[in-house]
Amino acid sequence: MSQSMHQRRMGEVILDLRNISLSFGGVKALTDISFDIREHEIRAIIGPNGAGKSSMLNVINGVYTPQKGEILLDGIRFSKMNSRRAAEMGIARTFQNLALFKGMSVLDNIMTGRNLRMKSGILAQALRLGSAEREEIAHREFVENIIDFLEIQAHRKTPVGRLPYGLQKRVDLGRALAMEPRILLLDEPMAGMNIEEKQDMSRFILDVNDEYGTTIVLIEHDMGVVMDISDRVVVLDYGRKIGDGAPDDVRQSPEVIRAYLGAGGAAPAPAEPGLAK
Ligand SMILES: Nc1ncnc2c1ncn2[C@@H]1O[C@H](COP(=O)(O)OP(=O)(O)OP(=O)(O)O)[C@@H](O)[C@H]1O
Repeated sequence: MSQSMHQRRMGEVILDLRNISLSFGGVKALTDISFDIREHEIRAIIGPNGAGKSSMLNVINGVYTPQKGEILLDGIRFSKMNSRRAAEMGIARTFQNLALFKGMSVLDNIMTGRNLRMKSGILAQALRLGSAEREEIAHREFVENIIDFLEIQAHRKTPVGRLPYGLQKRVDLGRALAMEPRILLLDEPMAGMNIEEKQDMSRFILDVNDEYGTTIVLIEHDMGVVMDISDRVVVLDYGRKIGDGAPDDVRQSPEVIRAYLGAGGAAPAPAEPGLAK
């Protein structure tokens, strides 16, 4: 799919972050940050180490409560979002350091993502009573579809701890998808991956976005990947927003280049042609 086709599908603002400030004691993690997220887009948050990216993600899904600012979801204002409410409103996330159950199978790990959607209680499920049983079957089918989609059928019964890291990250994505999120937050989905695994993960992110229409917000250090798959990019530096726009605009911004060079890292690299939408 071409970039322009993709952008035409981008919808209304669904999440609007206004003047968010967050500090931990004397440390200002975020200072007066405003940006929005549009339906169906892939929105990246980038910046040097310690810039505030993870803090921003944790504000969006209600783990941290900002001291200042507000969050509007579908135009409804929240001064604070808690994790449960965020999940109920369709915000799911994956984790930088995998939080999977290593001894449990791929299938069971992804099933844990369905918990919020299950109506019958644990007891009814354990006793496999009537509607609970039907519900369980429907959920399993849903999970099997995710397993097919992520091409991990061969590993469905394997304990997650025995899988290579790249596949574990894919299971983590599967668990988040099992929540049927409207907005999916990905915390460094490519961290620790080799090039091939990164290309696979990029494809899956683009496919989730295209096929399920899921809005995606991601933090990622690999600039080639970010520039390649994102519709719009927010750049943070020392807790402040220093850039916001299309990948090409952000890449050319002198302030962004300065922040990356100043941090001793490489400036945002050109996109890899092989991954273009
Ligand atoms: N729970 C916390 N308690 C105290 N300080 C924190 C906490 N979380 C983050 N910080 C501080 O807030 C600032 C922003 O950190 P944050 O982890 O959000 O940055 P980041 O851009 O995600 O960094 P990295 O790329 O290294 O993961 C840093 O100075 C960090 O030390």
